[in-house]
Amino acid sequence: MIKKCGYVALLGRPNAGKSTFLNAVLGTKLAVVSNKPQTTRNKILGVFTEADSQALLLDTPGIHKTQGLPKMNQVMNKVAWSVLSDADLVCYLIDVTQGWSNEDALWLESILKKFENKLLLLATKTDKVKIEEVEQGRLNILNRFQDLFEGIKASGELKCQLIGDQPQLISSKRPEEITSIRQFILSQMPQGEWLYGEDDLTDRPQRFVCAEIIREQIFRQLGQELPYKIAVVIDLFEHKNNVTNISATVIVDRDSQKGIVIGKRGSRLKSIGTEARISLEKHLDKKVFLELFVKVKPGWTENINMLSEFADLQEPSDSK
Ligand SMILES: Nc1nc2c(ncn2[C@@H]2O[C@H](COP(=O)(O)OP(=O)(O)OP(=O)(O)O)[C@@H](O)[C@H]2O)c(=O)[nH]1
Repeated sequence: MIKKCGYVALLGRPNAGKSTFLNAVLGTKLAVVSNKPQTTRNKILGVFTEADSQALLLDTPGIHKTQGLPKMNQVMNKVAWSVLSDADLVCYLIDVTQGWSNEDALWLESILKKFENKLLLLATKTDKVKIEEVEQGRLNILNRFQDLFEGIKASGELKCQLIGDQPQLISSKRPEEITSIRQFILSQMPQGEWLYGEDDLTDRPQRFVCAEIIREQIFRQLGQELPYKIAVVIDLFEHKNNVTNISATVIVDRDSQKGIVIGKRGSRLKSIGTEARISLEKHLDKKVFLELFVKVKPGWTENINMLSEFADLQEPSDSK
């Protein structure tokens, strides 16, 4: 049997729906999702294998302008861009409810000029708008994209190869659409030996995914600004007598944030812990005992060593 295997980078602005798309393609929850932008902090590899083909999907932090934001945001952007060097296919996601933006133009210009492989535009969240508005949204994105594409082509700087309908309309909430886009993605993979086993789901250790599940609850339960200053570190992870014992520390940037995370008489931390435990039990398919602690590490989002220690974020050397 001739095998196929390739990397698929999921890129787009924060909140475009990349993690939800990854989970839908894999048919299981791997990447964390919230309605706040920049939930994804690191690249996450999801492995999808079917018949002779393996697609290695890389979910990335949403690409965003980082002026005035902590060092962490610059590293997040670099991590997102770094996946281009490995990718055989880039899926660039645009939320159809938000439409095309100047930032999409900026990021896509870079991709069209630098990326020497296949590009597919996906217009996401089509279930959120009326049918007649979906077509309008598609045309708006298409027209703006074509202007950009033709301009770059005319200047002789085009490197990328477009595939499929541009943009392809999808909703991660509609399994039948995900099935057909998944088949399309698999069909675009180059010939090559599989890099992961048939049953592998990710390259990330179980501890990483569990820390992300706890962080997801923090993102969901706290207000607008605070979650960006928070990391989760797993201190203990052991299976004993059919129970998984997990002890984790929630890292915050300042004393005042510690109080917010803990809440009145511990109520917020208790609620985060309860929801996270339910989610962890579903993910691990085991009973979970979860303990959470909160620690202050001033300035961690600005410090490259602490970014690596608490968020497993390292600055890639070969990114722009
Ligand atoms: N109705 C609907 N909601 C969606 C769809 N895709 C994503 N969402 C929602 O959009 C929000 C953002 O989705 P994410 O998957 O976290 O977006 P992301 O691009 O990974 O975001 P970042 O982590 O900021 O990069 C969440 O509330 C999702 O539930 C979709 O196809 N339909």
